[in-house]
Amino acid sequence: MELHAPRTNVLKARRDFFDRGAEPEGLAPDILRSWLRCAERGFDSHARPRIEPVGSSALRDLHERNDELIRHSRPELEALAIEARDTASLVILTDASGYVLDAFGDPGFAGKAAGVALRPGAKWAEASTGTNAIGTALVERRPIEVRGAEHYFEPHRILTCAAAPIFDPRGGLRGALDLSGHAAVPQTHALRLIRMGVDQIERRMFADRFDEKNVVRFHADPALLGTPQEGLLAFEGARLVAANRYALRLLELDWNALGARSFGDLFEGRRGLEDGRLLTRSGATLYAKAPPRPTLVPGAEITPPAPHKHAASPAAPATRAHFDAATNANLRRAVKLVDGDVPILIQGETGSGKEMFARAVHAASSRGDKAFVAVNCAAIPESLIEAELFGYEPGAFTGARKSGSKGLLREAEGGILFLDEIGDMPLVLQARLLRVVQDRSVTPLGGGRPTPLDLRLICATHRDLTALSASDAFRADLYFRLAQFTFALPPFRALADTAGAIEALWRGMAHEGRSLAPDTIAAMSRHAWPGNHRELVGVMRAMIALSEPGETLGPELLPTSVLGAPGRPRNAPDREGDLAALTRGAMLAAIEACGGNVSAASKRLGVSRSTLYRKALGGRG
Ligand SMILES: Nc1ncnc2c1ncn2[C@@H]1O[C@H](COP(=O)(O)OP(=O)(O)OP(=O)(O)O)[C@@H](O)[C@H]1O
Repeated sequence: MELHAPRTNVLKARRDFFDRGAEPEGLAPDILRSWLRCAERGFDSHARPRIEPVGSSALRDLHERNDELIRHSRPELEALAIEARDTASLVILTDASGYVLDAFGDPGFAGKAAGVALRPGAKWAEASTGTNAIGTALVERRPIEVRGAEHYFEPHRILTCAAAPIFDPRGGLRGALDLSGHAAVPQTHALRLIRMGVDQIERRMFADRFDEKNVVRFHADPALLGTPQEGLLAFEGARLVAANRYALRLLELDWNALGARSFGDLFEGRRGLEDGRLLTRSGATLYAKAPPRPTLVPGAEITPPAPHKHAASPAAPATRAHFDAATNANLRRAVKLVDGDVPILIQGETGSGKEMFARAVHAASSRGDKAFVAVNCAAIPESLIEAELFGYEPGAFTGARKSGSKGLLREAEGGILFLDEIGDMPLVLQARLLRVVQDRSVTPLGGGRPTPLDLRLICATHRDLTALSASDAFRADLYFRLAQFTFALPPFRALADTAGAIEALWRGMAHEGRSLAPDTIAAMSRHAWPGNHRELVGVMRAMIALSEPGETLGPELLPTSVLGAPGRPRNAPDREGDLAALTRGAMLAAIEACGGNVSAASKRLGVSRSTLYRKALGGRG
């Protein structure tokens, strides 16, 4: 949960921000980000925004469209209405665009609140109503409290509000629950009550959508099984299709995992289900409640290759994999080869989707319900690769874990090992890997008996391995072992129909009704995308973060590097601009990774907060 530090002097922060154009010190980062977005929209903080509730027939439509949400929220609205009456406040349910669907509570406050249009049919999106708990929680996709003068518009200073977004089990944003009261009345537990309410609503949606026999319930603390804090996962066959936020947190996953992971990727066998324990692939023990009938997970048929079904991360909207026709045909061949135990090599520029391709092969292969272990050979320090890959016996070397380590090769037992950046594998280890591939067994460091291995191998590289092996930087014998069949993924700019690919990628993202204007698509398809799909998806995510659900996104939202100098030919990238876009992408990613905490992100990146505001969020710091 985002717990705000004690509020600093917000009035001083307002003076700094609105009168002096300076970065206000100590303001909660989510409030500051929201003020920056509002300022970017040209909002005048002294204005009274016009909030006209929709008419009764439009409100009826809204109710019909959000019937499932309203139904599941009813018990919470009723319970919180009692709390609201006692604390002179209102409990409010909105849809994902910020339209108030229902409001209950203190009639006295309701009268005043009506003066600021906190009533059914009014829209409290940040894009129209400035910083406010409902709209800002929907944009930030996390719980938030907005007190008094933290509201962007002066007339809203009479309010103190706490709101949390509501996600369905597929990661789709469905609405927000909010408790709003008078700023003069302390609302000490509002955010906690709201979060508890949202837990219950999300739990009810989960129970309603998924048959209990396909659901795994778990927690690290057995006492929390059966409570709203337990992790919930639902599987279709072996494929993970739904989760709650607690499950994602316990397994250190995000919504991208839906559709992309199988039971076997997450847990060891099905052993745990019998004795009430689950062993995660990272070695943690969780306490689980087995589904009533064992129809669930491993061994079930997996159909290719629809990962990321309704994926939408609170922090970062996810993408569904999209391959052009030629790559799709290659995907089908790759599945056959891997199933036939023929190692394949995937080549392609950085960001062209080599890992996405490998994961799709895994999901569609006969090992789709077994582990997919991805190892980035370039990311592991050279001194550690050997131990990481091959494992070690207890006490094999100084600093080794007492219990020894199984090693990543054995982690992939029964499944698929994906060796990314294989061109960066040090020569000495190439010899060991060759032995493993030939002997189909692995001997851990520090002795021990060789253990037979049953795994399929997919390797990838952005380097020219043929040239490397010709220059002796890569062992030719290993090259021929690994690259029995090579697939070259095209760079994005070389696709036959870039506009079509852009539209397909966009359709695969959780964009909540946003659309790309034709000019935007045209500008995007003119760009050379040196970072390939990764860069493109990064730009799309930034555009989603900077806009509101339902908006049509014009080219002005594109980074200047993508808009490019007029007449710049395709395939002739503006390196400086591209670098700026990549920098901004990396900054946004760091902010996401730090849960939206700009200070933490600036520490992690080693740049000042003001640089981060300016470059990543378009602020004026
Ligand atoms: N075919 C695709 N469909 C949808 N998104 C894609 C696709 N390929 C890549 N992406 C996006 O780009 C990101 C990077 O993809 P991936 O890691 O597969 O690239 P890579 O070629 O392995 O990169 P590197 O060489 O840097 O490891 C993904 O997380 C995804 O967001």
